[in-house]
Amino acid sequence: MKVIEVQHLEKKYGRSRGIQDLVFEVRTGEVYGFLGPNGSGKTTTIRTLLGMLKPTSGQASILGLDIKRDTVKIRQKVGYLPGELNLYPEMTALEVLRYFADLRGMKMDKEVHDTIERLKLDPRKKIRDLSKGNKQKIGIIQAFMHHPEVLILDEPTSGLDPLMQYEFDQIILDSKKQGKTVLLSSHVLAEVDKTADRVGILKEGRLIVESTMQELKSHARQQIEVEFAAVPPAESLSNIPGITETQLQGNRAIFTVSGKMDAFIKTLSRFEILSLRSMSADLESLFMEYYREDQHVQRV
Ligand SMILES: Nc1ncnc2c1ncn2[C@@H]1O[C@H](COP(=O)(O)OP(=O)(O)OP(=O)(O)O)[C@@H](O)[C@H]1O
Repeated sequence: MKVIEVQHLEKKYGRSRGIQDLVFEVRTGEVYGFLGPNGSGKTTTIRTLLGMLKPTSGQASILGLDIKRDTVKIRQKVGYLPGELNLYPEMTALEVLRYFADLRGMKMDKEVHDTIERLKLDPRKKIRDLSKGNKQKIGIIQAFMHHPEVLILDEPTSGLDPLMQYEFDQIILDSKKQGKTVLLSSHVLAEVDKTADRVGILKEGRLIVESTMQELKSHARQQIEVEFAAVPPAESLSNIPGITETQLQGNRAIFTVSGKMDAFIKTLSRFEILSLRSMSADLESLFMEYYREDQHVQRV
């Protein structure tokens, strides 16, 4: 089922573009990575979906509710983390969270306290004494607080350290297990790498690529270091489909693989191999290529 459905959505700020002809959907239980560089239109899309901005044209719905008509119901059902969170500086973290709970007519339950602990937030500290990352944790906790079916999170991990990014990923993966649907925006692919099922890449207000994470990774360049038992003849390692570069030094070689591994593995199987080490896929450079190139929507 389509939980978020966006049809030809457009938002103009006067004459300047915000988003143009945006079409995508997020299905039940899916984590959708909404990616794009600064100014590409992620926040505009999210704010339009939540009824904070009026679309210039097009339509969208969340859980079958119309974004223009049913804003109040949508806000009740969605957990939202804004890109910029304005909190009262003199309140403590706990007071702010209680305030969010009050707004929703609920008490802070055990799960909220567990998340406070999980994210290592000191609830007694005043907002004005909290770092950007710690303030961000409050935003994350309040978004999940009322156990929404749908989460729309605008740059949720900005300011979080790697340990907290890991905890955040676990929270998202737990939500996915519970069948929740998540739209997660980021300008860094690595931030959605562990959690997203699919990604959409925005550039200058338009969706230029939509892909499953798996498919995207299969396009990313990967480096594989191989140690052969004997020096292999260079010509037998040239022109292997999928290999874009080979650096051979003695009995060691570093292959840059792009796309399918099949031909490469079959070629290697003709040799005696002492060791093989795979270096992580260079997703970020793939992402940069998409940003740089002028492309029309690709759905892979
Ligand atoms: N209030 C506004 N008035 C005029 N133009 C705006 C306004 N808000 C955004 N824009 C423009 O709309 C485009 C999309 O901006 P948006 O903030 O949605 O991008 P973003 O992908 O969320 O970027 P960031 O990662 O920097 O938050 C940009 O060109 C921006 O300058």
